[in-house]
Amino acid sequence: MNVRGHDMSKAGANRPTSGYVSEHNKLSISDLSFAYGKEKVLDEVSLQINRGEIVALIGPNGSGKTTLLKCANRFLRSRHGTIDIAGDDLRRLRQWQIAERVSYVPQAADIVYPMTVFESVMLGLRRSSWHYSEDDMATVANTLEQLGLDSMSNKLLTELSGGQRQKAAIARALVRETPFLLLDEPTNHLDMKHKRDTIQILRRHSREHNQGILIVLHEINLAVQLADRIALLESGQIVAEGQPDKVITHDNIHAAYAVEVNMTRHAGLPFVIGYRMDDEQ
Ligand SMILES: Nc1ncnc2c1ncn2[C@@H]1O[C@H](COP(=O)(O)OP(=O)(O)OP(=O)(O)O)[C@@H](O)[C@H]1O
Repeated sequence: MNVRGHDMSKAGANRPTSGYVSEHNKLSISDLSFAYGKEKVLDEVSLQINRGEIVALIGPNGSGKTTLLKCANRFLRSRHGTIDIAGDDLRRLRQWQIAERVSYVPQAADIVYPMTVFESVMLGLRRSSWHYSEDDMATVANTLEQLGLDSMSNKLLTELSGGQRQKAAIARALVRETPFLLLDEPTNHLDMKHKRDTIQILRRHSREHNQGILIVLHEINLAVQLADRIALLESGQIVAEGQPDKVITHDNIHAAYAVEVNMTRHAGLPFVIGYRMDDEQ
């Protein structure tokens, strides 16, 4: 599959998806369980994200995807299981140390402040003073351009559409250049072109900055095109995990989502081409 000269079939071909990876180059979730009160939402989840690799997390509504991302960022604290980031137990790290290692783009960037797009992305740079170098300004301008936001850099966040706001949140996370990036449905407000552009930017960013990305997606085909590995979460458990071919099968989708789908293959990858309706033979 060719997307503007980028051969998606080779996606991840030169990425480290197996073999030895140093502790310092991975975010490792082991036997993680989490409950909201008595409602158990994550049940002994184990998942590893290596630097330079993109892992898509898919699964039905309410299966625990957002909760998993929030635990990986210590927004939520789990007492069962461990999360190691770049070789250190998350529980031993202070919040600023976590922020140096992980960026998080939440599902809905509903809380917006009356600052310009440019200013909001500058904040992502996390400088200790208000002094920004020319390189800083160029990084922000370049990231905004890549995301097609350059023409609105002086607009207030409050004046943006849902999709534009979503892209501003992605830009803010990208300029931080942390080793790991957690994204919760970052493309759900984006049109087709901006989805395509965003996945290309994420791929490039992951490769150029050796960044490990864990991304929650509802669109299975987008996950197939973007990710080196896919993890399928169902009722708080990872029921399938691996390269798209291994995870995106008719049976796995039927078991997790309770829908029959039609599938095809393109450029060596599995794609869902539609749902089977109840009255279809
Ligand atoms: N703050 C909360 N308090 C209590 N229960 C919660 C809270 N947040 C989420 N839940 C419950 O935890 C379960 C998992 O929610 P979560 O948001 O992690 O799922 P998800 O897979 O991200 O869902 P979606 O695809 O709909 O975004 C759901 O049953 C939800 O109702």
